[in-house]
Amino acid sequence: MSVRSVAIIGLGLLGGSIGLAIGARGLPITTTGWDRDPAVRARAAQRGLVATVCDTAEAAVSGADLVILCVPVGAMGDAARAIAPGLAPHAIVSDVGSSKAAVADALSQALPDACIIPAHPVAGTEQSGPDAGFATLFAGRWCIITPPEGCDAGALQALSEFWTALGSKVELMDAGHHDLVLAVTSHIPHLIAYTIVGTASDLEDVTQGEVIKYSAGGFRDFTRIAASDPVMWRDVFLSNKGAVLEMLGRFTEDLTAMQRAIRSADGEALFDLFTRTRAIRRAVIEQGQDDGRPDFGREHGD
Ligand SMILES: NC(=O)c1ccc[n+]([C@@H]2O[C@H](COP(=O)([O-])OP(=O)(O)OC[C@H]3O[C@@H](n4cnc5c(N)ncnc54)[C@H](O)[C@@H]3O)[C@@H](O)[C@H]2O)c1
Ligand SMILES: O=C(O)C(=O)C[C@]1(C(=O)O)C=C[C@@H](O)C=C1
Repeated sequence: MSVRSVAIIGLGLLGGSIGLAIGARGLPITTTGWDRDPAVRARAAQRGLVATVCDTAEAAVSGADLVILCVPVGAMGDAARAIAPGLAPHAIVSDVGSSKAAVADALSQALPDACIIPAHPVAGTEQSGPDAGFATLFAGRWCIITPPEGCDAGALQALSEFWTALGSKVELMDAGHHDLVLAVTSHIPHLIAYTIVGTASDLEDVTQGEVIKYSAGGFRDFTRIAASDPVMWRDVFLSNKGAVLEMLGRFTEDLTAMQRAIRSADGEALFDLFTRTRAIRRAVIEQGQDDGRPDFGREHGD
């Protein structure tokens, strides 16, 4: 089976980028879309994010081979219930949510008879909404698919081929493992950025505006991440609570060790850690996961 029609539910950064990527790559796939916000639907139609913006979820998914839910993870259940009446019996239902175990549960509860294959394109920016999407978002980026046990092999193959056609590198993973890995590589970095920017802003009274005024490279990079969508990230932390708390415990221990090294003037411990982390940065760049530009993505949000 190959995907010939895609319905995109949620026409923000991720949904818009999928629609634009299909169009820009000239794939033989028709696109429909729906968003619960009428203003987003109007803007999506203006920008041509999908070929047809529908007035209802039911109309958008009618006859579609693949339905991709591109809504905040806390809204996946609602979105799945909204598409239920129009879903074709052969349709694959997937998503792009940043956490996977909780989304898999929500989708299977809402659509017990559907072929559900959750996925997570590990690609994004701090921008959100219908103006944020761009066609090259997924090029060269990982898309992690978390097939449930007993998942239809043909449907999995079709979904993998779809993401490969958008330029992604596809990896299959167990949902629980995904959530642990992403807690470390994405969720906790965001939590740290939100926290440090919040702390600095709480200190504004003490520093009388100097935090913003003298904001140097390091803090500036944190502010980009901390500008990410509040609804999306609230939902990520609530839905991936277990893995985030587990990894946060480990992080807190390591932070305490750094605190101790500074207090006891243990320069060797500091130097050793900073040398190890510098090598990790180099490996990340060599593997093409970062183009070295701290503001990557900003120019795409036109
Ligand atoms: N932003 C990123 O960097 C990024 C990267 C990878 C995955 N994700 C995941 O992708 C999903 C979407 O994120 P985004 O950045 O595109 O968000 P976004 O805010 O840009 O777009 C989400 C859209 O969903 C709509 N929506 C909300 N609830 C809905 C519902 N019940 N039914 C229909 N539409 C609804 C909103 O109106 C909005 O237009 C999230 O689950 C997020 O975790 C985000
Ligand atoms: O580059 C960014 O701004 C992102 O935050 C993208 C990012 C990430 O942490 O890497 C954010 C959430 C996702 O689910 C996937 C990608």
